[in-house]
Amino acid sequence: MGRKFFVGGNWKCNGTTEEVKKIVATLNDGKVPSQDVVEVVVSPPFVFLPLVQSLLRPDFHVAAQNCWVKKGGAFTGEVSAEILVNLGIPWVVVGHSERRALLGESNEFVGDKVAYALSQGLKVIACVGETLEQREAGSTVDIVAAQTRAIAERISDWENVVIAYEPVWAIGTGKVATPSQAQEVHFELRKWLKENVSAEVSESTRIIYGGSVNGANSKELAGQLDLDGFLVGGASLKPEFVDIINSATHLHGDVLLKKLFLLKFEYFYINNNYD
Ligand SMILES: O=C(CO)COP(=O)(O)O
Repeated sequence: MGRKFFVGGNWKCNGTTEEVKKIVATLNDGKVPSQDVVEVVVSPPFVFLPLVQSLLRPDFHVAAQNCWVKKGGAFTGEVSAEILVNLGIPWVVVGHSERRALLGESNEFVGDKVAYALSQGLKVIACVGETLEQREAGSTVDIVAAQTRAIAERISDWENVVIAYEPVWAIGTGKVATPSQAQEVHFELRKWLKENVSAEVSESTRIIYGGSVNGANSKELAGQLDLDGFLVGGASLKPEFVDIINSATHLHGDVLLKKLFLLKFEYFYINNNYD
């Protein structure tokens, strides 16, 4: 079973009504592959969700950027999963590094939030990623594994989860991870899922990359075997988001070529051994 390419646009805390309308109009005019090939989700600030939802083309969907960790009630300033479901919002981003760093969201808190959002029927984009210090200390894999473990300990069904690997040092810095840096962590995350959850979840869960993705670097990144899409910040507010969505088709050609090459290699290997 293939993992459908996924492109998310995280608009963060940006936009006016006029700007939002303009971005949506650009997306609506964009020529992109069908939703059988690529799943596109945009995530405006809460207050713009209904507007975006009403204007956005039907093959693209919306995500909230956060939700409350448990059932709603007396939590001033929060938006609960129930409210999002009531509004027909299908997706929510959980555990973004900006919230982890600026609002002190711990691995456990993020894990609880993922579990609660799923229990209410939301689909979740769960973010993980290391800081520069952690990378330089050689603990990247341990950090993303601990962040993933806090989720894995709290959920049993991964069908509605997309993992976004977003190295903190690459977010908003223009310093994109190289394709091999990204592939290495995506591979390790998939391996972790295989060893700690199941082979099936490892095979079927989409792991997308975020951090300074743009129209110029998305094609090469999309060609990495364990990279199933993107979570885009700054460039998702610009027309080049359409180019990023279109890198989904590049992936197919690239992976196909790799597979053909491997088949050819096996063929010659076997023939040489049996000749
Ligand atoms: O944080 C991000 C997406 O969630 C990435 O942001 P940038 O694409 O602006 O680096």
